[in-house]
Amino acid sequence: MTAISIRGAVKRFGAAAAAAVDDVSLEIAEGEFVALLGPSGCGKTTLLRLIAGFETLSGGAIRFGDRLVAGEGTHVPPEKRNVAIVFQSYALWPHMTVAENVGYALRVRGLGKAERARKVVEALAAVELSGFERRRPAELSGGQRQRVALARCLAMDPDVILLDEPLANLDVHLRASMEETFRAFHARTGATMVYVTHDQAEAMAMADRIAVMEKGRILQVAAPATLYAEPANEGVARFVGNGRVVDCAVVGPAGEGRSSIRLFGGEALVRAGEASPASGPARLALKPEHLAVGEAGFAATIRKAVFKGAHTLYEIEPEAAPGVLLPLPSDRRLSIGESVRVAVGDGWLLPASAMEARYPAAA
Ligand SMILES: Nc1ncnc2c1ncn2[C@@H]1O[C@H](COP(=O)(O)OP(=O)(O)OP(=O)(O)O)[C@@H](O)[C@H]1O
Repeated sequence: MTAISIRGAVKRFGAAAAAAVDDVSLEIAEGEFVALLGPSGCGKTTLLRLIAGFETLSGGAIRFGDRLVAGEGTHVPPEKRNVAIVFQSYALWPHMTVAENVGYALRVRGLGKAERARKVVEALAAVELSGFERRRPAELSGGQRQRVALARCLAMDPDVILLDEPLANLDVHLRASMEETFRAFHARTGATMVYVTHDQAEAMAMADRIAVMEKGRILQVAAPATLYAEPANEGVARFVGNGRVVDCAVVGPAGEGRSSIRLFGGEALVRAGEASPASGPARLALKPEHLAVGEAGFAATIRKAVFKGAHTLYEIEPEAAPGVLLPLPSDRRLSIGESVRVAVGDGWLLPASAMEARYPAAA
């Protein structure tokens, strides 16, 4: 177990104009499970590879505990960092049994037979694969193979475990059960884990904290519930939970962390933080479940309907804001083109800094 400190990390590939990792700072506590979340190309794999030591830093520094592993003229090679890495392709040896796969690196390390056997048994127990020692990879399901890969990394007693989209190749049902396996694995080992994914449900289900990345930068680092309920900026508000961001006007504080606002010609009470604007123009982050079709509220037209089973996900266009489309789940049957009233039950006023980003001060 070890803490990871990333300070001002920069990675440029060749003469590319934009840095793949652009001034990233992140403190990961000992035993913490942090997910790096973001769209394809945002730099999460590059950041993971910098932590592992497969890439050299162009700027900044990375420390494991007090030990400088990268930057400031130092580059500790991957094999000297005591990190284990789990990829989406499990890379098991097909001709070896499960036990041999898990024990292989221990043999290379020169561990004696008895100790090797003990570690293999322990690691397989941790991923609930006791009894599978003599099978070969071809005789396992995808999820079982991924668990062997996990056991293989666990057997190495790594300080840090890095996971790069380890569930990307598995089907939906298997992914859910593997999320459970990862959580149990983390609880059991207490290892510091960094998990790269573009799947927010996966990140939400497992991580202690999530770092949302965009264009090589970290937009926000927070616990999943905070990220969902109180996004710090427009990027996170949109990326997480199918959110939308709209213009509104703050009328004033309404007590208990709420503010009264005017939105699409109607009024609503929404959540506000210390950094949210206290009055005047503001940006409001809405999640689909914050809107409901009712008797009162702003006027809108149903533009689209997608049947989702338990409910239908509608797309509505406020009459006061043509061109703005908002998702709204409902179990009512509504027709395209129908006029409805939409009540705003909740929402989050983005910090005033999000306004500055949108309307930069004139130079
Ligand atoms: N070896 C490389 N040489 C040049 N450019 C690279 C290299 N590796 C990554 N990049 C570029 O750096 C940026 C970040 O890539 P990275 O793989 O870190 O993104 P990602 O968020 O992990 O994406 P994905 O989810 O698609 O894997 C991209 O623009 C990518 O093209």
